[in-house]
This record gives sequence, structure tokens and C-alpha cells, in this order.
Amino acid sequence: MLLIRDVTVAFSGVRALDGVSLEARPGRILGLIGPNGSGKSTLLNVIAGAIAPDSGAVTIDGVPVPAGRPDQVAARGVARTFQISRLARRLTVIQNMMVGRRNQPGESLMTLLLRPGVSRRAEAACAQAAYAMLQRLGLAHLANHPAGSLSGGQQKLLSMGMALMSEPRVILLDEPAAGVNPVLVEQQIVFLKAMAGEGRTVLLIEHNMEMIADVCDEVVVLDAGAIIARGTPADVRQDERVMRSYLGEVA
Ligand SMILES: Nc1ncnc2c1ncn2[C@@H]1O[C@H](COP(=O)(O)OP(=O)(O)OP(=O)(O)O)[C@@H](O)[C@H]1O
Repeated sequence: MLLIRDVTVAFSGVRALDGVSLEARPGRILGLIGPNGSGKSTLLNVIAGAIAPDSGAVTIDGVPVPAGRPDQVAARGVARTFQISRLARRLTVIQNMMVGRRNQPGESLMTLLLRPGVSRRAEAACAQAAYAMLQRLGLAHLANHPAGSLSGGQQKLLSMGMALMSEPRVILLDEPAAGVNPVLVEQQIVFLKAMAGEGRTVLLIEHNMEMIADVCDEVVVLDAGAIIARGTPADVRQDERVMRSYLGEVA
């Protein structure tokens, strides 16, 4: 279980997060919503180790994750996607997927030099896993295209696939549906549910309330760095503070 305890982050005196605590469970999709600037991305950055909080802690299965060390947090099984996809645009789709895989035996120079067969087999297995993932994402026909030639929505799907290549226990998604056409959003929804079905913990930041209502088991609402409501999507939709601070904003 992913536990966030009393996390506070200030930027030049401005509190982006103010004593936030929450928990996210394996096999469940937790939605994180709130108006612009409410602290959602900052919270994701704290969990992913990109920002060390001023106070508070993040633990996975009771073990603290190293604050401010994204590489070590990733090694603990936390993967993420970004609001703007981070892809190697000139590499092909499948090459991007293969970069997403961690801890390949072939990555060690000693293995490469002394046991080239092991490296080759690992590479082949990685390519196979990457292709299988692309098939799940409906992107297999684009495997050999440069990632930069994909539409924005396809790039977001690819980013999800890349994040999954490391077999993460926890996956953090920052606005996957933003600017994506409804057909690809549907594909994302199917994929998100499958991730949870595999027992992964999914944390989803999203402004698309239909997607939130469709996929989330629970929703946490942030406003000005603090949690103002939590519950099922239906519960939070009816919460008066949420309607005032957030849903009212987009109504
Ligand atoms: N690196 C930074 N330096 C200074 N202030 C920051 C930094 N990152 C975030 N902030 C501020 O912290 C607050 C929370 O920002 P954050 O990006 O976490 O909000 P958000 O809910 O993700 O917003 P959005 O929905 O627009 O992505 C905002 O006031 C923002 O201006």
C-alpha cells in the first residue's frame, strides 16, 4: 500500500501542499482532482521522488521511499507519466518501449562483454514484451515509426506503455486524457482498468470528470494544497465544497 503522511511542500514561502495524507491500495484506481494550482502535480512529484517534501513521508508497504531520489523510487516499483509526454521523438515506438524497461541483464557492461548470448536473449525478450504491450495498446502497427510522428493521444498511450515496461507496482498518471480524442480516451480507460486488474496501484490526476467517474474507485479532492473531500466519484460530485471550489469552476 502507498501511504502519504502529512506531506508539506512550500515554494518560496507559498504552500503548494499543506499536510496532505492519503493512501492508495493495490488493484485500485485513486483519482486526484482539484483546480489548477491546487497541488496535484506537486504531490505526484513528491511520490515519484522528484521533489523532497519539507515535512511528511511517503511509504510503500511500510517502507519509506527515498525523498528527492526519483531513480531510487523508480527502482522501488513506482512509474509515472507526465502532462507532456517525454519521448525520444526520433527513436521508433518500439525503441522507446525498450528504453522503458529497467534492469536488463544486457545493461551491465560485464554481461555484454563476457556473456553476449545472455545480452542477446535479454534483448529479444525485451523486444517481445515491448511488442506485446504495443499490441495491448493498439499501437503495434506503429512499432517502427518514429515516436515523434504519433498523434498527441497516441504518444500518451505510448507513455503509459513505457511506464508499464518496468512492471511497476505503483503507476502515477498526470492528465493522460488532456487533449486526447474520445476514442483514444476510451482505450486509456480500458488500459487503466487492466492495470488495476493486474493488482497495480494506480494514481490518476485528471480534469476529465467522465474518465474519473468511470475508472476511479475513490477520489481525493485538493484545493489550495489541502484535501477538501474524498470518497467515491459520486460522493465527491455531490460535495458542496467540491462544487464550489472545483466543479463550479468548470460548470
Ligand atoms: N517549481 C515550482 N516553483 C514555484 N512554484 C511552484 C512550482 N511548482 C508548483 N508551484 C506552485 O505550487 C502550486 C501547486 O502547483 P501544482 O502544479 O502542483 O498544481 P496542479 O494542481 O498540478 O495544477 P494544474 O492542474 O494546473 O497542473 C501552484 O501555486 C504553483 O504555482
